[in-house]
Amino acid sequence: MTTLFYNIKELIQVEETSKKMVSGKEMKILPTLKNAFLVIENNKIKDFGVMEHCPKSGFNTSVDLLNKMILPTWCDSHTHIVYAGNREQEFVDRINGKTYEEIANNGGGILNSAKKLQQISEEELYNQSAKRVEEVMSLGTGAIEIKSGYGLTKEAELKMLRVIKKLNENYSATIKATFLGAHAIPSTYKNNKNVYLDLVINEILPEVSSNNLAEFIDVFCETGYFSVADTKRLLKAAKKYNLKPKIHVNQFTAIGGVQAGVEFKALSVDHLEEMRQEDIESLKNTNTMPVALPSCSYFLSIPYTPARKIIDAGLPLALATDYNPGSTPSGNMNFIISTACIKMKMTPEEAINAATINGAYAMGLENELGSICIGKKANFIITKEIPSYGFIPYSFGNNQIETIYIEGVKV
Ligand SMILES: N=CN[C@@H](CCC(=O)O)C(=O)O
Ligand SMILES: [Zn+2]
Repeated sequence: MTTLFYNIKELIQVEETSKKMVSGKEMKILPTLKNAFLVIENNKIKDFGVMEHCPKSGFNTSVDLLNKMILPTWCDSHTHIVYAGNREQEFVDRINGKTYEEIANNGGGILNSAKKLQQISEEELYNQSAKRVEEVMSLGTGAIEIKSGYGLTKEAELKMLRVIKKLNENYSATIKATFLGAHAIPSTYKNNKNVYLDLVINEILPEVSSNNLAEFIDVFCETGYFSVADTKRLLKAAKKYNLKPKIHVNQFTAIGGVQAGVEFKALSVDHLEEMRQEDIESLKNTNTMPVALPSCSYFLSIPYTPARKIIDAGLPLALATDYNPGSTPSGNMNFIISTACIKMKMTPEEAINAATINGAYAMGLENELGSICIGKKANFIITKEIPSYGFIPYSFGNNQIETIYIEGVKV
């Protein structure tokens, strides 16, 4: 099945040959073609170009896109969307003055979600999570990373990862799984953190690996959670199983997590709300992608990741949602790019690069997704009639998406 899309007002994020990522000043460049065409064959991009070179035949159907634009679907490289129930009460508690930390210290937070998840059946967990996958796909997300980490027992962590695997099998969006057993210290191990880490490393990790349930390893490297030494111990163990690190660092405190990530060749270091100059320096000349999660900053009223400092230092930056029940109960990548522009002073070009090609890199998907490139998956967004692509972040909170194609099929 071959489909031609023609009269595209602007075809955004085009590439002749697929690049790994964009960094520094390059992030201000968003390659586009005005008055363009795009041909897809089955689930792949077959051809694109300007209208003067538009093929006259060789396709089964054609779609006129007058005044509408096409851009790649969003690549959301950091989420926790497999979870049970919600934490709406904690939201109200925070409105009434409690802090995220106080709530967590009183058995709320991640432990609250773990309790709910341990009690729910695998089927029900799948059903709740599938709704969220459908929701984010309808908002233009075509690839998504999902973490475990609300199980915190062997049984419940494996349950989460099986649900992620099943979601990947049943949905056309590309889904990548990350094992985040070291997300919080369960209350039964409150004074025995090392015993819990032993369990994660010696009991759960081998099962995750032998059942092929995750490609990445994550840890919440943070004061009160897992130290830099714990992080290194876990990443060292995970290396034996070929799980690549993508880690939570510098959300509330800068304790050296970025350096630990770099040392273990992490694919990404995520959050980065608290960044020291030495943290920025340590990311230079590495293959580790810094990832910012602006809707977490918005929801928790914590600082935004210093995107300008990171990009102006010549580094790349990816944007992701962090969709989870505690710190970001939203998976809307359109809101993410608006917030990045408004609050982090990223230009629309930088934000779109960060949410497409750099997000793809942060999931190891840069050869398959993240741009309009021949041979890549036919995952793209058709906009409504809009004056320019900058209108997408500008018109924050409004929906500028008309149609979404994932693997060549209308969602
Ligand atoms: N910071 C660690 N984990 C999640 C939040 C977890 C939660 O509150 O449930 C995050 O990325 O923000
Ligand atoms: Zn997270």
